[in-house]
Amino acid sequence: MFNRLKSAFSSLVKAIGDAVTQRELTEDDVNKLLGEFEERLIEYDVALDTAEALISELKAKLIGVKVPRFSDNDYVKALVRDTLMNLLSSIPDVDFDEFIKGVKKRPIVLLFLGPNGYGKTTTIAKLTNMLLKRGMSVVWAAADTYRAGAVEQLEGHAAKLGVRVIKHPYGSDPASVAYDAIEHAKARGISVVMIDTAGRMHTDRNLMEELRKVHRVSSPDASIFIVDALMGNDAVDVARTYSKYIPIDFVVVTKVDAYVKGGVILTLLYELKKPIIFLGTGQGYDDLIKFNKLDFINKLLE
Ligand SMILES: Nc1nc2c(ncn2[C@@H]2O[C@H](COP(=O)(O)OP(=O)(O)OP(=O)(O)O)[C@@H](O)[C@H]2O)c(=O)[nH]1
Repeated sequence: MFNRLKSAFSSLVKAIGDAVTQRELTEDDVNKLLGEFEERLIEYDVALDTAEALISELKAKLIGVKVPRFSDNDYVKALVRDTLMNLLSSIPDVDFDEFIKGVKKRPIVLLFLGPNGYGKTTTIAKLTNMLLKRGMSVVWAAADTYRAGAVEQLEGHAAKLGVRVIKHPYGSDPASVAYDAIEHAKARGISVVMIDTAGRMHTDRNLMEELRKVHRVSSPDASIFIVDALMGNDAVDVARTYSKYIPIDFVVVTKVDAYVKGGVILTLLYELKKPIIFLGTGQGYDDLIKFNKLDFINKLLE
C-alpha cells in the first residue's frame, strides 16, 4: 500500500538529514530538495495544489533549520510529520463505530454515492457484514434503477449476507425506492438502511439532480462517497463535482490493495476536507480497514 508515496517521503527525510548534518539549510538547499520531492509527489498522484501547499509549509519550516548534532533522522521525520498534520488539521478523524453509536434515531440511513465500478456495492456489503457482526439489522435500497443488472448484483451480495433488498422495476424513481426501504425499516424495527445509488456520469446534470432528490427524500444520516484509488486524481475531480450537488459527509477509498502510488489519499484529504472512514483492501467482505490521519502519516514516514 502506498509504497511509492512512502518512498518519496523517505528519500526526502534522508536528503534533508544528509544536508543538515553538513550545515544549516539555505533557501537554495531547501528549494533543491523540495523541487525533487514535488516532482515525485506529482508522479505519485498528489495533485498540484496539494503538492504546492505541502511544499510551501515544508519550506517555511526547513529554511535555517539546525538539527541537533548526532541526532538521527527522527528529528527530520517529526518535522515532516508535524507539517503534514498541520496541513490536514481541519479534517476530523471519524470512527465509524462511534458515529453509528452516536445516531440515536432509527433507522440510521446511509446513502452511498460514486461512479460505476468504483466499488459502491462491494463497500455496502462490507459495511453490512461489519454491522451484522455487531448485532445490528440492515436493509438495502436498490436505488440504482438505471443500470441493467445492478439490482441482481445487489441481490447476489444480499443473499450471501442474509439481508433484504427493497427494489422497484428498472426505470422507476430511485427516490421512491429509498423512501420504501426507510418505511420498511421503520415497520420492521430494522436499525440501518443502506441506499445503493446508480453510478453516474458526474457531468450528466439530470442524473445528478435525480441523486439530489434521493438525498432530499431519504435525508441520510451520512452520505458516503466511494473513491476508486486506481482512478487517481480523476476520482478527486468526480468527488468535487458530486459535492456540488450533494453534501458528502464521509469518504471510503477502495482498491488500495492494488494501489502503490498513494497520492490520491493525500489529495482527497486536502482538497475535499472530508474524513476518510475506511480503506477497501480487497474483494472479500472483511477487506476493510479503518482509516485515520495519524496512522496514514506515520505509515508514510515509517
Ligand atoms: N481489489 C479490490 N477490488 C475491489 C475493492 N472494492 C471493490 N472491488 C472490486 O471492484 C469491482 C467493482 O465493484 P462494485 O462494488 O461492483 O462497484 P460499484 O461502484 O457498485 O459499480 P456499479 O455496480 O457498476 O455501479 C468489483 O469487481 C469489486 O470486487 C477493493 O477494495 N479492492
